[in-house]
Amino acid sequence: MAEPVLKIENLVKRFGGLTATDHVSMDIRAGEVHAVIGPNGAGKTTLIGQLTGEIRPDGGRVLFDGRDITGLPVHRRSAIGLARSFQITNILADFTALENVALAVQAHAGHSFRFWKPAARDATLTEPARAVLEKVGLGARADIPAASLAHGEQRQLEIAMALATGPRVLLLDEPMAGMGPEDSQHMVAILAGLKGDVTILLIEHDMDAVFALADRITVLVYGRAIATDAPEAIRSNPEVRAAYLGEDQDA
Ligand SMILES: Nc1ncnc2c1ncn2[C@@H]1O[C@H](COP(=O)(O)OP(=O)(O)OP(=O)(O)O)[C@@H](O)[C@H]1O
Repeated sequence: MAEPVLKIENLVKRFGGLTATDHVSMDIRAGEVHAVIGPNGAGKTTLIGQLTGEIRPDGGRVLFDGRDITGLPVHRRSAIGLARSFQITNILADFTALENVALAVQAHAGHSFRFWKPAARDATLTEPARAVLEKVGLGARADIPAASLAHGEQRQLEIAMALATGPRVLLLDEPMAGMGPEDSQHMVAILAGLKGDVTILLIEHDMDAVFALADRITVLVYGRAIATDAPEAIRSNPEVRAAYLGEDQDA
């Protein structure tokens, strides 16, 4: 069995009297799409926040490639290859899709001396940026200002900006949120196309998307990981069905 690229050990996060992450342990294997599902308030966003470094755990550890990164700040995690998908709010509306991705490449490279040269004309930035836009299906939209992209395309651009940093692990917090069925299916196809290139930890309410993409699924309920297994096994797990899947999935 391959070594996990990301290992979560006994993670605990409390908000006052509420234990939002309750001794969660998970192994994310290199190359897999690992989904985390659970009802509203189960602690999915809190968990991802502890992986990106935005939320500091009260206990437990996060290991990336065997290295303890529990205390590492956000930017250092992204520098070592753990990237969170950008949110639409990070997109610069007046800049083209290509410029946005080129700036993400530049920010990751961290060479401030490049600032004198516009990112959009620097081939060392635009070439990788174009390649990433192709990967997410935005190759033909590279020169369109971000503000003029459709909502679904802006979500594709978020993924492109995260991929621009060349991550080994991509953390995706509800990439299908607010999408209609057509855009969701398109996003599933894009994420399926990334399989093998990058390890993906996916938090998503859209169960069709989760079951189409995930190699393994962890189910969180009240902060606890009650099961981690292959999709078929999760679907038929009685505890999971009782806690979650059997219920009306309104989200
Ligand atoms: N900063 C905070 N302060 C206090 N309580 C919080 C805070 N952040 C989250 N919580 C609580 O922790 C629990 C887990 O919340 P979290 O947002 O992680 O769940 P979730 O599974 O992502 O939910 P959803 O599916 O609705 O996004 C909830 O009860 C929430 O109210």
